[in-house]
Amino acid sequence: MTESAVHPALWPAPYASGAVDATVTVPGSKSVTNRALVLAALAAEPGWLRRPLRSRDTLLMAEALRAMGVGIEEGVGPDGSGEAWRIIPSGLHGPATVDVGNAGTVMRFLPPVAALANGPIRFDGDPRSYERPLGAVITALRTLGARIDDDGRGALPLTVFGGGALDGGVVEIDASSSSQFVSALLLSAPRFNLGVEVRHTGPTLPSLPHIRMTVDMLRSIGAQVDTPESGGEANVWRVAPGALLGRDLTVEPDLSNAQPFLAAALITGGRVTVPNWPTHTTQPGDALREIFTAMGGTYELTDGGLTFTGTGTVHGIDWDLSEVGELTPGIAAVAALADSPSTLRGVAHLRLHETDRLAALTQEINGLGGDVTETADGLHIRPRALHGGTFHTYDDHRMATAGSILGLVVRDVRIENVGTTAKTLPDFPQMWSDMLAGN
Ligand SMILES: O=C(O)C1=C[C@@H](OP(=O)(O)O)[C@@H](O)[C@H](O)C1
Ligand SMILES: C=C(OP(=O)(O)O)C(=O)O
Repeated sequence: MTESAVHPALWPAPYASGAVDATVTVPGSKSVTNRALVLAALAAEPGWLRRPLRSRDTLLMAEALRAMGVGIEEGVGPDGSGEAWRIIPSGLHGPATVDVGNAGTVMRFLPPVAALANGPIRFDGDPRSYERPLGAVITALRTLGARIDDDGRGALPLTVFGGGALDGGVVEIDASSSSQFVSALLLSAPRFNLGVEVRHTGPTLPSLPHIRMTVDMLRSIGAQVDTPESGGEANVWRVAPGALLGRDLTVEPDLSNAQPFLAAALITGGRVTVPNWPTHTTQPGDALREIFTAMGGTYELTDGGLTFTGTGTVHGIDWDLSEVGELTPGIAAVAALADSPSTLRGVAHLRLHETDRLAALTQEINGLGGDVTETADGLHIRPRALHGGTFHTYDDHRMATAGSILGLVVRDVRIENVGTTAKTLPDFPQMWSDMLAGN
């Protein structure tokens, strides 16, 4: 009997018998969808969100906002095209319970929203959510006037006793373990009485494009934001108090979720087109054009989308991934198949993601015969011939997609709990099969 028959949660990763050639329509961005939901919930008037991502993380965000009184209704959008959510803000209130799952965006972005609500809002989530850092947000919110009960560990579970308003003001925060701390405080700040001045005091700051995404989205609905990039002080962001407009926003495809499909083109010497690739974006996944080109592919960005073409030969890279940390698992998988070693740097904070991603990638790639070592802030990957085996995923969607990339060119790779991809890409197994079928 095969191991996958004994253990139904083992998914035989499809093997590519040749070069892939497919067009893959990628669903909406998790990061844009969850920011848009929060901002629309805080706005002074109803708004529309078109082509929202519907995945575990975004449905948890929508459910949490509904629990606090926000209307989120299914609709077809004002021009009659595309699926959409109509978001109707209302007086935020408790009592309510928020299940954050293991969504960093939900566990970090919503406590400030809860502080603006009237009544107690209880936050709980998956076991891993208890281990992910939140203390800096809790302390900052207390400094800004919020009342929060937690167990003193600086993590979930906790209860925010919303007072219906928050003073706001100046706050120092060490966001070296997650950019989401800064984004969390900025997103709700237009509704704080004094707005906010966030001063990051830590040694490093990961995922800067995600902070730019927060700032851009705030500005696009009428908030006034000063940033280091707009001539302000380094590591200081200011948001003025003010009303937010209701908007009609179409969500871009999730470029980080496009990664496994582009990787498939790169490692099989094939070609994959992702329609609707934005020409301007704050999504970190846009950096894949440069990174995967350095690893041996070529791309063309046209009105039809991004077409990525590989030769089947992959080169190692030495790269600082601090701005684009969420791309690390997929890059590590590709690097394990390269013709030279790779060093991936600047991503120590990945130890605090869905799982300890540096440990998990090391363990699982080595489990297939690879030679990966952890460094203080990343991975060193020396490619070796790999063999089949079980690729454990630790409830991490990006581990599941990383293992699937390897399974394209290594026979008999079995992915444990591929369903964990539902966090941000529920249709992944079907999309992967469709890609191989050339659809
Ligand atoms: O704000 C966001 O939407 C995100 C910020 C990043 O978090 P970290 O700064 O914690 O890496 C990123 O890894 C995560 O997937 C999404
Ligand atoms: C780090 C990630 O997610 P989260 O939003 O839960 O932090 C991720 O999607 O890679």
